Amino acid sequence: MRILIVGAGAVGGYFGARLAAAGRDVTFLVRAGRAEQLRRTGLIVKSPQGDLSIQPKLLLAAEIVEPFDLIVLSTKAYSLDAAIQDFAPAVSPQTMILPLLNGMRHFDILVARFGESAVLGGSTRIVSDLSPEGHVLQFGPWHDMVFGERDKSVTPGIEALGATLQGCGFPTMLSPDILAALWMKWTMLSSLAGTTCLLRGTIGEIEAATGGVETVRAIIAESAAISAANGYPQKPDFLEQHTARMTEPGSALTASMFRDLQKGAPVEADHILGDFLARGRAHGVAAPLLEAAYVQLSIYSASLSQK
Ligand SMILES: NC(=O)C1=CN([C@@H]2O[C@H](COP(=O)(O)OP(=O)(O)OC[C@H]3O[C@@H](n4cnc5c(N)ncnc54)[C@H](OP(=O)(O)O)[C@@H]3O)[C@@H](O)[C@H]2O)C=CC1
Ligand SMILES: CC(C)(CO)C(=O)C(=O)O
Repeated sequence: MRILIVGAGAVGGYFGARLAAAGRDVTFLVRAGRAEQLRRTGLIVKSPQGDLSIQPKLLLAAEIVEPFDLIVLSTKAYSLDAAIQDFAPAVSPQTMILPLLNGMRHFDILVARFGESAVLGGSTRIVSDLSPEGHVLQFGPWHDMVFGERDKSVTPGIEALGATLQGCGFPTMLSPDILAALWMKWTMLSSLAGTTCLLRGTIGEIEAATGGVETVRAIIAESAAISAANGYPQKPDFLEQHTARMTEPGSALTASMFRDLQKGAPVEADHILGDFLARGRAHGVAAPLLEAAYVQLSIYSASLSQK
């Protein structure tokens, strides 16, 4: 299976490097700046699951001459439209597109461009970042990937994908209901991103503050209500585990959106929180704390665009 990873950042760089190191046929679609950096340093991953250093196969958009079997999409949501223009020449009627972006709105955009059957569902739990030198830094135990056909069918393509991803040093799961898995991830992420961006701290810092735990619990309840109103009630054991993680004393856990905020970088607020809230509002669900997080992030994004 010829694999094109679109974006060699914190997520694409991590999984692409693991796949390449396990002998899979991986090429990264990159832009000029990242290409220059990767040619100079190689692709270096620092991870508690084992460090890696590979010489990645790189392509610029203008160099695409033939389609790939699998396209793994790992740009930020705000880069999606431009990325679609760039990788479109790599898509044939047989190509599978596996987006790993957080949120759900990208499915409408990808389906409108490439058709229902080309677009798989996919998601990852990982805490990773790029260092100033462009190394991928992965933290903590999470580095898993879940995927599936959005209509729950088990096609030869999805089975081939499962076989290709297996044995590459990270846990994978072919989900029987990928939309449910995506809603679970979105509920988890919206509450983590909403909490850390609104309260401006790590989970440990928030837990230690007076009223922190109560605020976390209220934000989780808002997120769960939005998911339930959209037909995806979250299981009590997931909510219990998630609440325990979100209130763990001393925890350094943050959302990638909070880390972007701290760096003064663009954030995926519209794609992740704005869309989540809109889907709650459509069902009459009030979520004042998540709304406050989103308003604050919108003001931040507007201030960035004026710079
Ligand atoms: N980081 C994390 O912990 C997690 C992130 N996610 C989600 O994964 C997605 C990706 O996030 P993340 O990896 O952190 O983001 P990064 O910013 O680290 O990586 C995105 C990469 O996409 C590249 N890119 C953008 N446009 C193009 C293009 N047209 N062609 C080629 N490359 C392009 C950027 O390259 P350039 O250098 O050229 O800008 C950048 O390296 C997001 O939706 C995020 O929410 C999900 C789980 C965890
Ligand atoms: C919730 C988490 C950490 C899990 O992957 C994530 O997706 C993010 O921070 O963007």
